[in-house]
Amino acid sequence: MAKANELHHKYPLINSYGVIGDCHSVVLVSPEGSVDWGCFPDFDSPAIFCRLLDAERGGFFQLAPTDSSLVGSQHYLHRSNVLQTRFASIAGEVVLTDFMPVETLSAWPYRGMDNNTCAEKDGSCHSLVRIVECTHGEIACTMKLKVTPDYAAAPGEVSLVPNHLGALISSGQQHVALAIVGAHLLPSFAMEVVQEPEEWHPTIQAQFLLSEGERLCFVIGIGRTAQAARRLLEQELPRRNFEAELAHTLHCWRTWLASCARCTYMGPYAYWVERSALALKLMTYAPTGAIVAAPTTSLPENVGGGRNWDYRFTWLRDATFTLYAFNILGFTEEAHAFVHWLCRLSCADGEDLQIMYGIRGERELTEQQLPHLSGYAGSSPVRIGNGAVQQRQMDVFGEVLDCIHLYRRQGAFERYGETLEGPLWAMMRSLVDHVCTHWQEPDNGIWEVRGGPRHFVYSKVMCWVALDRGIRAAEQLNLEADLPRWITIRDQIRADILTRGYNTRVGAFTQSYSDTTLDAANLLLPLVGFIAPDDPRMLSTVDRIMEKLTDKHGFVYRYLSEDGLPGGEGTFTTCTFWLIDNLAMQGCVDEARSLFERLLTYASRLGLFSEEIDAQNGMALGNYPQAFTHIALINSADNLQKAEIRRAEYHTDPVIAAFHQTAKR
Ligand SMILES: OC[C@H]1O[C@H](O[C@H]2O[C@H](CO)[C@@H](O)[C@H](O)[C@H]2O)[C@H](O)[C@@H](O)[C@@H]1O
Repeated sequence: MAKANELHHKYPLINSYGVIGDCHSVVLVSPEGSVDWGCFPDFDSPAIFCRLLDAERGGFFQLAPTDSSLVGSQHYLHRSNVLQTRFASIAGEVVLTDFMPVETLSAWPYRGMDNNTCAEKDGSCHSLVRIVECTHGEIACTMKLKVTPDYAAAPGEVSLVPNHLGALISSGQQHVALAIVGAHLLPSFAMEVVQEPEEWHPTIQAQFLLSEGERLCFVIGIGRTAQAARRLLEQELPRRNFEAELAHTLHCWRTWLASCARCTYMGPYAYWVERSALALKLMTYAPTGAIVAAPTTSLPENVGGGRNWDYRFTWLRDATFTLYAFNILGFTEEAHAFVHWLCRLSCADGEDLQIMYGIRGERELTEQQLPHLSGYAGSSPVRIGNGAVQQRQMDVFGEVLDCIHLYRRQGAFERYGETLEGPLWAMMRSLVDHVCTHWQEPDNGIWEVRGGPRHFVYSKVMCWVALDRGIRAAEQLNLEADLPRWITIRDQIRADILTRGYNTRVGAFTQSYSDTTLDAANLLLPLVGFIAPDDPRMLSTVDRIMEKLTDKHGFVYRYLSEDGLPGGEGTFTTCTFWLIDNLAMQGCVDEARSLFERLLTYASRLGLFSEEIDAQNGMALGNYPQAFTHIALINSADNLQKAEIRRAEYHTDPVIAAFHQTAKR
């Protein structure tokens, strides 16, 4: 127990981190001013900062008062992903401003899949900027930088550049420049390289005293070669105006937020919705339009356990769900970019479609373990790549077709002067045809279980969605399709699910056919239009889930059945939001709102969520921040608002009230 406590002490809580990014990658910043996770220049580049996954060996970049008892408090600058950490004591106050500069937040949909972030010919690009400023008094500060290339597997060679200009850290593949702007003006500034005997990587340490009004700017840049990093440090970075870049970056985030076409969400949770939208935008990959499920790997679903996965890829499911959320808020550019990404995937037909891809459309995402990293609070193995890429998950067909359906309904084709006819319709048709041929086969399901294929109910429902959306497009746009066959199969699937997917003894739609276990994925059935929210079968499914699949707070587990993996996990926050949606759609608005507000108290101070919540101690679990959760938050805020409006109409409009009374009878 003592050992476990000691271990936990070395690892900040997962959701204590602030997150900043530039739509190419992100870094996680602790309230102690330490960047403990960072992959450069892209989400899927090898991490150079990974103290989050190994407190001893992993790299970090800390800027904070030398007195380590001063813990910072973090907030985002208004309507942005620019983070400030404030350290205050009787002696004074320093404010650390962290951001990754962006030139634009408009998606770039027409670039090739082989594109990456390297803007310059020599591969130098993208930076992390940290400005530390004393706002009053006087405070001694320390900077510690330990760069650990290739997830701390490669050694790094450090050299300091004279006149406190900065430092260079080079390894085989990754070359890092640290530029320090303003150090020559501070007489107290001193920098050295410290090599502890038991450490593999040296640490660069700088000490300086900041008085009121003084500031220093530290910038990390990446080059593809050592020469590129040197050029960055000696020529490019010193010439840049980081104050102006901060102002521009703030402007970009705020303009992006203001750009949503309809901004339909005006309810009481606007702050949460806005933060979720900003978090989702951080997960988009500007060069190709891809969207990652989360920007981290191996944050555990159970501290000390082995359910640790790499989420820095594009799942068709997670990405299309992200677009639903953006659609609710009226953002369309991201959908435009993603639909183009989809069209550029090298996929001949449905057989060829994978459930997930790399951010540039890569098909190979081989799962490997990194045994040299001990994992977050001892949660090993640390994994990179993801074996789920090989799985068959039939729901993705429904999700992709529903995404294109929504895109069409949004008027996006007209807005961008495009049409569904042609290659996109050919792809949709081949996906629908694939579902027609394969819907009766078992798969691994939405949760990517590793216990072998089954007839998952949610997968069958999404096969129904695939056909339904295909039929609607063909009928409404008069497109070429084998409509009689599609309609017959759609109705066959529905009948099959209602007969074999609903267990009358249990009183619920179950996880799979001939099964008695519950699955929170079935909360999506009314949300995708498969069944009415007040259908008795759905009402009883929701009741069973509330009785048997929740913890003491009413938060929902995905399932509690065997899944082929050892160990357990926390409640799955997305599923709790889906329960809120169901309650709201059933008209149980007060219950839905109270669950929603209880769940919000488990967000980080910055309004961010990871994937799961530990049922025992309320700690955040899993990768962070997770797109799935923020998507679901936006949907639930919207569903609650709609439910409130319906209820108000019901109470104030006698005609509607009379209609509801008649319908109930
Ligand atoms: O539960 C085991 C599986 O966990 C991960 O999958 C989960 O994350 C995906 C990305 O957000 C999501 O699409 C999926 O629905 C979740 O179950 C992991 O990626 C899998 O490899 C693992 O088998």
